[in-house]
Amino acid sequence: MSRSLQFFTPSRAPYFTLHKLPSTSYTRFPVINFPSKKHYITITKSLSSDLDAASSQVLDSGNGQTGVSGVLSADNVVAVQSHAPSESGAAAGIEVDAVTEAELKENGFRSTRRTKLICTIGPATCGFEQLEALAVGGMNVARINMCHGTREWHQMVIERVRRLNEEKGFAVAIMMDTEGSEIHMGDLGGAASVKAEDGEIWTFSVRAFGTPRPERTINVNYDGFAEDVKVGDELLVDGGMVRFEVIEKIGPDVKCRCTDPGLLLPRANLTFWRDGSLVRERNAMLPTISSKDWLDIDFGIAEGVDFIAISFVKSAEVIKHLKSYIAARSRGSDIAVIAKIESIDSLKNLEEIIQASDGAMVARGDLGAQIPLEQVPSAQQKIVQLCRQLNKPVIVASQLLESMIEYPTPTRAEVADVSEAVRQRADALMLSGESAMGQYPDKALAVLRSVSVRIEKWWREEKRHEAMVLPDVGTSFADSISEEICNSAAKMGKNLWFWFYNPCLIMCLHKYGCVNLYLHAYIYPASMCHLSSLSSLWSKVKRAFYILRH
Ligand SMILES: Nc1ncnc2c1ncn2[C@@H]1O[C@H](COP(=O)(O)OP(=O)(O)O)[C@@H](O)[C@H]1O
Ligand SMILES: C=C(OP(=O)(O)O)C(=O)O
Ligand SMILES: [K+]
Ligand SMILES: [Mg+2]
Repeated sequence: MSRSLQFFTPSRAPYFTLHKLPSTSYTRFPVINFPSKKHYITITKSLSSDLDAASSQVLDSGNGQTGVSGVLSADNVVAVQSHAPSESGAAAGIEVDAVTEAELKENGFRSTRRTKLICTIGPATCGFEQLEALAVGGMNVARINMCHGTREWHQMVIERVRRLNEEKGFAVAIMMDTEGSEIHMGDLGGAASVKAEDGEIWTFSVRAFGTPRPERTINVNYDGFAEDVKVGDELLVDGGMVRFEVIEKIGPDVKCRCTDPGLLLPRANLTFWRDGSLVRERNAMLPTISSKDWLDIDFGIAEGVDFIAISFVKSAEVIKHLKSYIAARSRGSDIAVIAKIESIDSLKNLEEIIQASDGAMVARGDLGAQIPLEQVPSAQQKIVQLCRQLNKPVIVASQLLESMIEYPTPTRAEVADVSEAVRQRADALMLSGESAMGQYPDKALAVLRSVSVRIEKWWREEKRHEAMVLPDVGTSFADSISEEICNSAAKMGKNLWFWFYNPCLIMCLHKYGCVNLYLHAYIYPASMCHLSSLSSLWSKVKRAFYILRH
């Protein structure tokens, strides 16, 4: 099963991301000790890849003549190449141990970009060629949002992604995102969008309207809607993209006046506010996983998706319940459960929710509709930090490049937002409308990729990463010793050459049983095992850990 977000657990070896990169030019590094003479690893520099001069080398494969010849999967995917030493290479290079193909395979090593990229698949990207273009562009995870489309449609997308992986050697994971018990509008009778003008009177109703849908009517999916709203309430569509004021209630119908005009999109999210506060009332009593969600989850399990993201999580219980449900339904399955943090309730129970989950998503779209917008950045920072401390992958989602739904270039503010998420060391960034129904999905992905690579490099070179405050995890004396060593090793890696040595240290520690949660959380839960090779440091450190362990 493909998996692209990184999960480091003591029992599971690191697993890294695959993707396809056209190669263009080479830099050579001399390599020692493999098998018995000097070898060189060729580092491929690629134009449209995560590579730039130092930050993102990928080992290129298969000159087919000497030494290691393995191509790991598809033709122009990365692999290992070994050469006889050359004068110039030996003079200019850094000494590292050669990496075997088997080691690379074990780590699924492809790219050094540590920030993983998730694309929501929609009408703009569901074709096989479109999916392939995204995979080439660096998509690590394809997300299907069960809020939209039919199960048959989603199944078709899954089948295409799988085919892409099998036939072309990618390893794009699949994330299924549940609809959840949110209040949202109906699907506008097939229209892509409808404009609501200032001052217009619209009817929101739990009644299902026939086709053609009467003008200025909106179906609402929540039965208690008309009872819960009051005259004077504000009705926000998509967190405020369009705003209405409730002026009258007539049975199941709620008449509203448009106060902020804008485009209504099918199935857009609805929230209502009273005296400046979000009204939750009976909606808050709805189950996190609706009966439709359970059917979708059965579908996801049957399809063997890699991740199930749960919308509007309120507590850890629902996550635990789902995890045992998945375990009972699919023995040996490693479907990971991602908690979407997008409600006030989820913020209240943040730590226990994250602890119970395999990862979290900062779902800023709905979060921004539930808490004041100016509080979203600090909430994001807190969630990302907590996830790192608890060693859980974290995704930052929604509106990263919103303007690119319509325009081929992002705003400077969007680039700054993406940079900040990378700087916070979020494990993954997610595109929503930009890739699902935007006009420039490939360009949006390219922006995420280039900004991620650039910011990662910048922070690495400047050694700007602040030390993380982590809880003690060792319970026994032996664990505490490991923990102290891990700490020191991590510190050493940071002080010496963060970018290169840390991954080597992780591998040493991992191999010799000294890896614990602490170290993983300290360094890179998101995977950045550079070169996958074992540096000359390896032999020294390995001896230390060998002694310690035996
Ligand atoms: N499977 C799909 N079929 C049709 N449209 C989709 C699909 N997935 C996403 N979209 C479109 O892309 C937009 C952005 O996707 P997303 O952020 O996942 O959903 P939402 O806007 O409901 O939170 C949606 O509002 C919808 O217009
Ligand atoms: C990612 C989110 O969830 P969805 O797109 O499913 O509403 C969000 O609300 O930001
Ligand atoms: K959803
Ligand atoms: Mg949401």
